[in-house]
Amino acid sequence: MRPNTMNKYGAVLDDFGMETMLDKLMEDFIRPMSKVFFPEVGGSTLDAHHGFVLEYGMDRDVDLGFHVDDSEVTLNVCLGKQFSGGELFFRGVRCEKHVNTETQSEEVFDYAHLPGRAVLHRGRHRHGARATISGNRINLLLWCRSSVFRELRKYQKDFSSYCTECQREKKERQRQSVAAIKLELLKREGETAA
Ligand SMILES: O=C(O)CCC(=O)C(=O)O
Ligand SMILES: [Fe+2]
Repeated sequence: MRPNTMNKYGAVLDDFGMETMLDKLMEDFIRPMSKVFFPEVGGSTLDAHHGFVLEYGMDRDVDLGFHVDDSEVTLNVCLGKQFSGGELFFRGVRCEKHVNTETQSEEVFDYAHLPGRAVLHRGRHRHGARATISGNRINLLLWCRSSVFRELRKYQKDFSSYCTECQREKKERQRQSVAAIKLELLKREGETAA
């Protein structure tokens, strides 16, 4: 089975009897951290996962296109070995409706993964991986999900707690209504003075 819909080279770890170990990793390590850092995307209620390894290189998958994960929180561990290239690029957190909207300059974040290091990010944080230029890059991914968050999301209309485009739109609406109130007050003042 392919590890995800985007990569060809890799393996699903749950198929190799690692499900219990990964459950423990999520419960003892990822959930407590996500509770603190990502409470707005169900970080404290993570209860399912999809774990896999990926392998990049000239004779493997070369790069990975811009995407969001089917997860609330993703753990990405660089297992090595020796490689150049393969940097991760992040471009802002988005809800489903805004997933294809423009990136703001402050959202540009590039990260060069090092063997033995791990990155924990929201699944809705748009990202991709640049081409691995030489060697082989091997990564462990754990997509962590929250069934409570997914159920609540069906009834939610405002995603400004995590989507930066929703936040921008909300601020713009507030700015416009303040401007409209100011104009109205100025008009009234003018009428009273006349
Ligand atoms: O290649 C990487 O490090 C990123 C992998 C990734 O984003 C994913 O599998 O969802
Ligand atoms: Fe991803």
